[in-house]
Amino acid sequence: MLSPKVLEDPIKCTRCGSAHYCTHRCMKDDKDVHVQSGECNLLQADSARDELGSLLREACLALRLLQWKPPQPALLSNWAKFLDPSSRDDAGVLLLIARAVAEACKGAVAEKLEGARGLSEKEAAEAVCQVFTNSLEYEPILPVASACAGSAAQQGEPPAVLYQLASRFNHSCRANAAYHFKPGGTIVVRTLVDIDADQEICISYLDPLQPYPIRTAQLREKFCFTCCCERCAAERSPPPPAQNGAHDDDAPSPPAWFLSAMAPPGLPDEAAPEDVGRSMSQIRNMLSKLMEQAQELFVRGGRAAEAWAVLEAGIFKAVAMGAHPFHHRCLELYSCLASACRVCAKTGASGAALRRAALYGLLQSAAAEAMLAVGEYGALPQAARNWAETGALLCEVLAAELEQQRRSTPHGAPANVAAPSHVSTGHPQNGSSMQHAPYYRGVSNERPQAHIDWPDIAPAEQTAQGAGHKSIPEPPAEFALVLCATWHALALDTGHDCVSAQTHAAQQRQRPNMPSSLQSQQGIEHGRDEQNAPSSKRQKVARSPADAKADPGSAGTGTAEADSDTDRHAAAEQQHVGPQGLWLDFRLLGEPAGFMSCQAQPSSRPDLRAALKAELAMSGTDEEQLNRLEHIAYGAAICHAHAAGLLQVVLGRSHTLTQSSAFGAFFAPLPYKVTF
Ligand SMILES: C[S@@+](CC[C@H](N)C(=O)[O-])C[C@H]1O[C@@H](n2cnc3c(N)ncnc32)[C@H](O)[C@@H]1O
Repeated sequence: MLSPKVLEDPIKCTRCGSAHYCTHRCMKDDKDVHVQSGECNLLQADSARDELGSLLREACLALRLLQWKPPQPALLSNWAKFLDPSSRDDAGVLLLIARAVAEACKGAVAEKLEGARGLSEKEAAEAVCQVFTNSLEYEPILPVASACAGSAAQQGEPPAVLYQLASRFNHSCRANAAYHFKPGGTIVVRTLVDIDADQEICISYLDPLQPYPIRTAQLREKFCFTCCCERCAAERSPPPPAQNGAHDDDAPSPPAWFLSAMAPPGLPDEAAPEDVGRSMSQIRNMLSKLMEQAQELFVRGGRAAEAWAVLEAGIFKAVAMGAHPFHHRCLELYSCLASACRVCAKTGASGAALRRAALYGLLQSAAAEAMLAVGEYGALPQAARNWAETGALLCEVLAAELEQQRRSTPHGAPANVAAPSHVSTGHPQNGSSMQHAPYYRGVSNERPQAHIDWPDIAPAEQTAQGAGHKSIPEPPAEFALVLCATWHALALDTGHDCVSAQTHAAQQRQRPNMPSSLQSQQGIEHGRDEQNAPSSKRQKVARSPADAKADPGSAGTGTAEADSDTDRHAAAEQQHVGPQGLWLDFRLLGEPAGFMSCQAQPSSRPDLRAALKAELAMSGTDEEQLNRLEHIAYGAAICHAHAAGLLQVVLGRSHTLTQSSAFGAFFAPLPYKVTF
């Protein structure tokens, strides 16, 4: 992804107008390679543009590769495989690129450009295959202050990059190293675990959350090889039958307790494997069709609101039929849904859109977390990215809620109320997808109003998109369970029991293998450590109206009837008050006190409250609204903290994934900072 500066205001090559640079200096440094390689000519040729489209990127990279100085040991090209028309439909396309590359070189020779050299089509084809075999997409995992497009990157397309050394790392689906890009495009490769002398260091070329068949297909299609890593070897041989028979042949294996909690509701526990298989393949087909619809509606058609409605209804149905919420196709759909919801929110649909986007972000994060929980440390970079994006989405939810509160007050926001000194709002300095998230950073006494990009939220009924979403069905209870599982996973390492949960699913389908913290037959359970739990853990449990509505079976009206904190707590315990976790749209209200305890920074809670109160000064916010905001803010802070902890491992500041690396982020210098 290009930095905002490059995207918004690129400096363009004066000859071709297509190569974008961040600075004039950068353009000057690149001029020789850009021109002498023939790239500048290629980018001026309309015919090449028409013929190659987005593949111009690869053609340019091949031209640059041919200019590498000093000449490097040849990169692997896999050209015989790539150009085999009997096994690859796109072999002809590669030849087309090769021809364009050869033509561009010829043009450079004709112009007598220094360093230009003619090239046969075969040589050009080999260079093109080297690009496909060895290039990476420049997608910074970290916020970057500035990044140079470096060359002829097309706007909107992530540049492809080749490195003399880093391009030689082999792939593993259980990678023991991860890479990230620094501003300007420097690549940094870090180990994720201790590595023995002579042990091979591998990175991952793909999303490790995908199941074996999908990974295999992607590697074959994109890189032309069959992976021989240990994880693929293990997953290639048939796995032992799942305890209850309910396993999907192309899904990663989640822990047994999770599977048993998620068994398709329509199937008896002792269902025959054929029945399970049939049911699963129906679900798979259904999810595939939904993905096609997503592509059509949202990716190609840009119809975000329709995509939201169709996909959400479809995915709820699939989950109700027994689809595992972490099914890889579900994950793809969450990603699409999160984007669609975010677009709806930006274009004026209700605030529910943003909350939904955050929910889908959470589900994706939960999936990555589940992979870590079963020891797939290769999922670390993906988990870090997911949590960071989820935290950013929650910041947007919070910003939207705050703004809505302000607008709904008779006087609007009071002009003379200053934010507390440790709170400021502004953009993170980055070029990632977080660029629109309002940020709270402890850096300034000033609120940089000009930089605030509050989402423009209008009441649902005022907008076309919103109108279509008046009756979004309640998500299935399994979703809430997944989120509770997420929080559980987050707290696993802490030595404190996490606040536990009660959901309809947990209530209705108790499974013997479920961990006690998720069984929660008695509603809120406090763990073995209760005596020592911090007092915040005994604070009142607030219930949202949505909670009360959605969970009428749970006795009483929760906090409304309790007089004091102690009474409320006792009442909550007795009355099986609903699920804990993050309060988003539906029955996910919670008291993240368990997480607070592991951050060991008790003062930040009152700080957060005070900060929110100051933000909302005089806006007539009642205690319950404040609770709601606080929970969202907490969610964002926890997600950011978690992401920052994971990133510490990815970035090599911490060696292994421990409690302190996962949660110590509140203390450590962060690559970005969220302080409430
Ligand atoms: C970027 S190159 C890696 C460096 C390459 N091995 C070399 O010697 O230059 C990627 C190519 O290495 C091979 N490769 C990498 N990881 C592999 C794996 N896990 N299993 C099989 N082949 C792999 C494939 O041919 C792939 O297209």
